[in-house]
This record gives sequence, structure tokens and C-alpha cells, in this order.
Amino acid sequence: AKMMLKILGELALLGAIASVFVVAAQGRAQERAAEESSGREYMRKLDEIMAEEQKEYWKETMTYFWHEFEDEDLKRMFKKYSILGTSALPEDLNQRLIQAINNMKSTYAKATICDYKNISKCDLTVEPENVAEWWIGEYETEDIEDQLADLWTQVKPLYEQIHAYVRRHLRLKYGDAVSAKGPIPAHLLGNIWAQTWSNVEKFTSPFPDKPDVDVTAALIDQNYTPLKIFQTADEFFKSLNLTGVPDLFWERSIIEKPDDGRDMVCHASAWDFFDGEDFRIKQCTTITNAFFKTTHHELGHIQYYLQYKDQPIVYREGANPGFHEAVGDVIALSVSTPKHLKVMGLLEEGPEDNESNINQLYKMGLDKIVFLPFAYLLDLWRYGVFRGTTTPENYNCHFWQLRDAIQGIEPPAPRSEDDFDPAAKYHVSADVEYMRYYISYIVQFQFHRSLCQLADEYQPGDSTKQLSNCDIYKSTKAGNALKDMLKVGSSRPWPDTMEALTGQRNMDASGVMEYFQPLYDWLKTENERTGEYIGWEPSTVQYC
Ligand SMILES: C=C(C[SeH])C(=O)N1CCC[C@H]1C(=O)O
Ligand SMILES: [Zn+2]
Repeated sequence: AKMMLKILGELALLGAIASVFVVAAQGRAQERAAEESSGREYMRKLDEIMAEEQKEYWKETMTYFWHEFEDEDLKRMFKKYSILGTSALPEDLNQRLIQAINNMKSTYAKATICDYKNISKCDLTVEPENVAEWWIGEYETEDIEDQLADLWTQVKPLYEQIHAYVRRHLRLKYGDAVSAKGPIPAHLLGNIWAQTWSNVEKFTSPFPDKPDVDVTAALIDQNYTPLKIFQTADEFFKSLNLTGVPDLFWERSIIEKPDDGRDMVCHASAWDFFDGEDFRIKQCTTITNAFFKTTHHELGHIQYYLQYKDQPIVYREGANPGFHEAVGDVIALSVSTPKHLKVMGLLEEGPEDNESNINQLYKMGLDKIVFLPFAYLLDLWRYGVFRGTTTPENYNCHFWQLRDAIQGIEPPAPRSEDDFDPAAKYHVSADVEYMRYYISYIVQFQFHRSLCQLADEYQPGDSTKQLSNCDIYKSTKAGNALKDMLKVGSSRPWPDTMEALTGQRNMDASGVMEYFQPLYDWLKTENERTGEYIGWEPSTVQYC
């Protein structure tokens, strides 16, 4: 009884604090912002006030010895409230931080935050370690960096096979501009960041005589509009007994680039307004295969918001950031199968023979496998920047050293410290953590495998039910399992959440490797036939 009273007291305390936090923060901030400003200025003012008020409530949180609470849930909530992040900065510096990445270090140097591992010690300047620790801390896993490295070790052999195969075909097209054993020049890969290589698929496909699985032409021929792409994607989620987007979503989202001259950050994004009703996407949709996929990706974020909207505010986030990025992609893995595209009338009936399957896996590999080293190295580089092992004098040099060593690509021309190439990536300039995508591209195949088994679309060892040909469309059994995972938000440690869906408590590459096994086998045979050098020697381009 005494224990119960104590817990009830803590819960009541939490309820009071939590409601004060949120309602007060939003209500008062919105009133003040509206009184003091309007339009674009309103959003900046709202940010400013919210940061001030968040800091006020954070200080109140710190007056409780929550570390000693017995109730695990209560303690978890307080721990999340205790992480203030960049809102610890004075708002003007926070604005500069958001808008001017290149003076992040001096901006951080002026702020003081609590020691990540000793929250009662709050006189620390934001030493580099705290930021890397803070980002890594979001994964609540002591050895997360080792796990991330292990995942790369598991997938790297497959990447090296794709790299060698693509390099050969680029040599066939561009000659000696591409060395037989060196890194691939980044500008030949059809993507400004060389992060995915889908744009070289057409002239490198293993079996070019087979029908192309690119739906861009079909989308255009069938008069798809951005709205119809969104409605089609939303229908897939509803087919799984998940929740369709609310009317407010259609009223308030921006799904096409505005033609009224205002400038807008066109990088696709999804937004939760934390009132349980207002969820939006901002996207400059064009009618392409790529945007068909991105729309599913962004609606995956909206679905997560919809499923955890009744959780306490502090738990309205992904089980870890990688989970949030994986939801829409898991759906897109089903949508992008030739089987599903034929159901949608976006692909002509045609053979689903082994060569077509290899082509399809190759297309997916140019997106999913090629992306992994890029996503991994981008935050390896930033961990070095935050920790001070990468100093301003060698920002660009270290970036290209990682691009050379891990991704096997080289800059198109000599580089120096007069250049700052990492900032050409939106997420670096906008200060958005990126390891979430690396994790997503691993765990989405673990989720896909489990959902496909539930949908009876995949059976290990059954060649008629291969993972890469699985489409969970209309499987309410799979949909309900996914819904159960999403509803939890971050109220449980992510290994618990992953285990509930997959039976596994760890991220592992077995899902992605199983999905791509037929391609891996084919590439090893093909690269051996053509005598390719697997891997790459260091670049000879001057970049340090
Ligand atoms: C689509 C989004 C918004 Se969450 C995105 O930033 N992505 C999705 C794939 C990786 C990363 C990128 O574009 O670099
Ligand atoms: Zn995303």
C-alpha cells in the first residue's frame, strides 16, 4: 500500500508536470507569439518562446530527484524531459545554429548544458563530446557505435560487389576516366551526393532487354497528380487497417511547390503539431518514380504520428529515430514489387522470371545498399567534428577520406579546405541527425520480413514466396502488428518494441542480406566472369 501510494503520488506529480509542460508551453507560447508577431515572423517568434518556456520547464524537472523514482515509466519520462538539447542555447544563438552551421562550434561554446551522464552537473560548456553523446544517446544502447560498425561489416561485401559491377559499366561508358581498381568519380553516379545510384540503372542493368520497372512514364500516362499519388499511398495504409490521414491533413499539407513566388525549403518533411489532430507533409512533388516512393516514406511518418498521438507528449516519437524513418519505406518495399505495380496497373503484365528478378533486385540495390555507406559515413564525420578529432583545419579532408575509404568514391576535382562539401547535404546544413537513415535501411528489412511472414507472403526457403517479391497489401494481420508497434511510440526501449514485432532484440543485417541474396550470388558470378577487382585502391585525386 505504501509503495502504491508513493507511485500514485509520483504519477499524479508527473501528470501535473506533464500537462503543465505541454499545455502551458504551447498555449502561452502561441498566445505570446501571436501578440508579438505575425506571418513568418510568427513561426520564428513561436520557436523563440517555445525554447524559452521549454527551458523553464526543464529547470523545474531538474528540481526532482527522478533518478530515484521506483516507477520505471515515470523515470523514463523524466529522463526524456531532462534532455534539453539545443534549446539550452539562448534563442538567438539557436536560430544562428539552425541557420548557420559553419559557426556551430562558437555558438555551442557559449551555451552551458548538463553533463550527459551526470544531470546534476550543469555548468558544462557544450564540449564536442556532449553533442555526439546526445545524438548517440537517442539510441539508448551502450555499444551502439560498435553495433553500427558490425552492421557495415555484414553488408560491405555486397556493397563491394555492386561497386565493382557499376564501376565496370561506367568504364565501358566513360573509358579511362574511371580507373579499373580505384574509387568511382562521384559525378558519374547520377546523384549530387552520390548517395544512391538509381540514375545509372538504365545503362548498367544486368538484363537490359527485360521490361523496365520504372513507373514514371505510367504515372504520367495515367494522369497521376501529386494529390492522386498521395491518395494512392494513403489507400495502401488503410488497406492494412491502419489509419487514413484526416481531412485537416489535406487542408494544411503542401504537396506541390508553391507557384506564388514564395521560397520554400523543398526537402520533403513530415510534421506533427502535437495536438492530436494536425499532421502535415511539405513536399514539392513531381510525377516521378522517386516521388512515388518518397510519398510513401513521408506518409510513414504521418502514420506513426497518428498511431502514437494518445501517448504522453514525451513518448510521441519513434522507438528510436531509425524506426521513424523505416515505416514508410517498409510499405514502399511492398509497393515497389512488380507484383503490386501490376495490381495498380502501373506495370505491364510480363514475365517474373529470374532475370527480371535480378533486374528488380539490382534496381533496389542501387537505392538501398548503395545508400548505406553514405549514411554511415556522414555521421561518422559529424561525430568526429563534435568530438574534436576532426578540427576545422581538416573538415573537408576528413570528409573525403571517409568517402574514399568507406564509400569507394572520389571527388570529381581536387578539393581543399577552401571547400566545405559536407554542407552540400541538407541534413548537415539543417543540423538533422543522419544515422537514423542508416539504421532505417537495416531494420526496415527486419520489419518487412516479419510482416511478410504474417501476411503469408514469405516463407524461409520457399522459392515461391521470396522476401523480395512480398506484398503485404490488404493484410490486416500484418497491418495490426505494425500498428501495435507504432502505437508504443518511445514509451518502451526500442529492443522491446522490435522484439514484439520481429522476435529479435537487436538490429542485424540478416534481413537485408536475405532480401538481396539472389543479387549477391549473381554479382559474384558476373564480377568473377569479367575479372573485376573487388574493392578499391586509395584515390589519387588531391583532396587533403
Ligand atoms: C525523405 C527524407 C525526409 Se525524412 C530524407 O531526408 N531522406 C530519405 C532518404 C534519406 C534522406 C535523404 O534524402 O538524404
Ligand atoms: Zn523521413
